[in-house]
Amino acid sequence: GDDHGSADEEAVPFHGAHQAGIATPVQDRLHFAAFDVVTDDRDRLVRMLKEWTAAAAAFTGGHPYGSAAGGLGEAPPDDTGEALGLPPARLTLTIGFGPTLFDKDGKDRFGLKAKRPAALIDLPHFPGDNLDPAGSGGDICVQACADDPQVAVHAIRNLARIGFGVVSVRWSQLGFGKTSSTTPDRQTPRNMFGFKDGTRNIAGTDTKALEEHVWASAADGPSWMAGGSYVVARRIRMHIETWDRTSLQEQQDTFGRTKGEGNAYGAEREHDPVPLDKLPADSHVRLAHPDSNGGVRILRRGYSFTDGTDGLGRLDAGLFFIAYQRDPRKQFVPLQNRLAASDHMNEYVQHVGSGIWACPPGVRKGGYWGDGLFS
Ligand SMILES: C=CC1=C(C)c2cc3[nH]c(cc4nc(cc5[nH]c(cc1n2)c(C)c5CCC(=O)O)C(CCC(=O)O)=C4C)c(C)c3C=C
Ligand SMILES: [Fe+2]
Repeated sequence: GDDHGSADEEAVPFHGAHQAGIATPVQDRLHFAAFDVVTDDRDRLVRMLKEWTAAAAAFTGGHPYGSAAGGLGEAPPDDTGEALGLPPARLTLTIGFGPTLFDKDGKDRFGLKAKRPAALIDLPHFPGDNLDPAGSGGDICVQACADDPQVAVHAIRNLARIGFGVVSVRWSQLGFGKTSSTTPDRQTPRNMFGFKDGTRNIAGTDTKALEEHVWASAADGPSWMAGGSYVVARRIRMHIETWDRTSLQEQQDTFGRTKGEGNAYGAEREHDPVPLDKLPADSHVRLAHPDSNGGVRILRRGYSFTDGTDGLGRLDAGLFFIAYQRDPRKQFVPLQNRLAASDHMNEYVQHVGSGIWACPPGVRKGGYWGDGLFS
């Protein structure tokens, strides 16, 4: 095939200093899963994480975990098989540990309480939140991203299967049409409002910005998180029927950018600097811009979703917002406080799911997911 086609089928290295799936160019599809740990047995949890790591290395390399079609006729195959023959599709699997793994209603199930990072806070309630507890939280998250949905779904399904008796899926979210570019050289994708999304995101190649805003450092503490990052996910329902009856002027005023080119008000082209004073005071871009927030930036990696209809004749659609950062206390929380208080866009959106997890650094060869935490 051509260069583009083969690039989309490549394998993304699993091992490294940082987990893949954060600074990695955003793939087309998402399957994000939040798990609850259903045992109090620390050794069983560690054994599962070792198995998960081996499976994740196999899946991201385009291989099944164990045998998918051979083996004993009397037993189910090791691997469920639906990814057999498919290319790796740039699959990345990124793990995170939630607050409840360290402390669940005051209970320290796994002896990890003293290792909980201060930055792994319980997120506060934000004005306008309408969170469904069953679609929020989770002891462990796994973000699967790939250019083929079957590859991402296969990975989550098989991790859940391997984890039987140790973890169960609390909730999961499929996503399509990546809504944030981390590759500024490519065309910026559009969200369900029809606007370019990711114009001023942190580029995955911008090592300086990644060090400053995304990767936790050794000095930040705890040491097991050095080179890791914190992810906040929000399921944000978008009231697209209301939006679709809204005038172009009102739509553009909501963001402070035009719909076609995506230029900020007062600027010519999409990537021109944003003259903040030319944007409406309550516009999303003006409120979210680093100059309105003491220089705060986040790495956005969200996806659109449409999960059928809501029984009231409306599409259950929106943005599954995913943001990586070095410290949510200094980044997501103040940003979201400002947006929740004043964003014009609040007329059209509602946050219905939420989670926060500490994503450890990358796995070294011979290591396993979370080895720094459990050692
Ligand atoms: C708490 C952080 C943010 C939430 C939640 C959020 C939700 C959200 N955003 C859009 C659409 C757009 N966002 C854009 C820019 C933008 N958004 C945030 C933060 C949150 N967004 C930031 C930090 C920025 C960048 C600001 C800047 O530096 O200029 C844009 C403009 C294009 C772009 O730069 O990406 C759009 C469009 C939706 C639809 C949404 C929830 C449903
Ligand atoms: Fe935004």
